Amino acid sequence: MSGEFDLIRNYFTRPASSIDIGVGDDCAVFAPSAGSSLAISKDLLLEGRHFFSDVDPEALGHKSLAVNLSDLAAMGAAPRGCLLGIALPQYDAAWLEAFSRGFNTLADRYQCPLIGGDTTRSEHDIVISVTVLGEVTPPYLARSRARPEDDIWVSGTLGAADWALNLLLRQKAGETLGERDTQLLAATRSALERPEPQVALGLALRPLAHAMIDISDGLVQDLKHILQASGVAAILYESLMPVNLSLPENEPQQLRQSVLGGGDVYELCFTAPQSARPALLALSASQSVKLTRIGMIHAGQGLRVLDATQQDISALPAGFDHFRRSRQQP
Ligand SMILES: Nc1ncnc2c1ncn2[C@@H]1O[C@H](COP(=O)(O)OP(=O)(O)OP(=O)(O)O)[C@@H](O)[C@H]1O
Ligand SMILES: Cc1ncc(C[n+]2csc(CCOP(=O)(O)O)c2C)c(N)n1
Ligand SMILES: [Mg+2]
Repeated sequence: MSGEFDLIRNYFTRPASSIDIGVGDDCAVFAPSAGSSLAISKDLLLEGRHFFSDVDPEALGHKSLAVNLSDLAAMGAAPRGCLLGIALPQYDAAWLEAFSRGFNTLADRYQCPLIGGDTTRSEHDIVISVTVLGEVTPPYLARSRARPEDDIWVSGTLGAADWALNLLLRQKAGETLGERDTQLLAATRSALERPEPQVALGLALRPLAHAMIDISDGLVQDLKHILQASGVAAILYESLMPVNLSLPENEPQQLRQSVLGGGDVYELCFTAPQSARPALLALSASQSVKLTRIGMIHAGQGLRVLDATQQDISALPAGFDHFRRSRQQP
């Protein structure tokens, strides 16, 4: 049994009691909860661009959904269901078993059942397109809602995923990593390959935060989307950054690049009024999630980042851009 429809039945058909019609019909059908609006987002993952060909397929299944759930989290939306478009060069049962396990386990954890999709054969590469559907009620945590005097916060830690990516790129280029780098890769790899979407945090921030974004392309670049959408300026302090504790301190330039410019973070960056500080600290404790105040919004335009000596960092690290040439893009 190795045809297209067996593939869908074997790996991607699961009961979903929360919807009326799921995988197997022309459309999925479900009723949004009364009073809620739909929140919808899509992210593509391409072999060679978003993941290496030899990545653990279970981790890839996890990440394909995680990066999408992260977009729902950034909108303060509750997951409701997802669609999976997948193009594969061959029917590889072991690969599909692992990929679907990673995907479905995360879907179960966030009550975000797979309700449909599309499956085709590709000539060469694996292409994955996931769409998530969520539910949200006002006030929406839109990128345009930052206000002067807001604090800027970030969840979790920064830099690990980018550090792992750099080490893997060096390995793929033929380098044999030394003992220290091998240990560093072991410590940072899960940040790159198995990011945990901050869904519960996103929901809890709805009454507290103003504007929010999830960090996929890099802190500096993604925060700039909030600044532009809100018509405001910001100042960040490098010394306040929640640097991942695995990262070495003896490579300050690389550290700055990974912390301020590194992508694949999938933590939340948000602005909130100063009056929300006590509630945010209480939330951090009750959800056991690290929340760090890293700067401030003010009137005007542009982003300044001050180093530990309070000097402006003149050349801010660039984030990820699919159509700009950079060291991150092979
Ligand atoms: N081809 C497209 N057609 C229509 N809208 C698009 C297209 N590509 C992106 N968008 C929209 O543009 C906006 C920015 O997209 P982008 O993918 O940069 O955001 P993001 O999902 O937050 O970032 P990332 O993809 O890095 O997670 C989103 O509203 C997205 O839906
Ligand atoms: C093999 C390989 N090369 C590079 C990267 C880094 N990377 C790719 S896309 C992206 C931004 C988010 O994607 P998008 O903007 O498409 O949502 C980043 C940081 C990676 N993870 N794997
Ligand atoms: Mg996107």
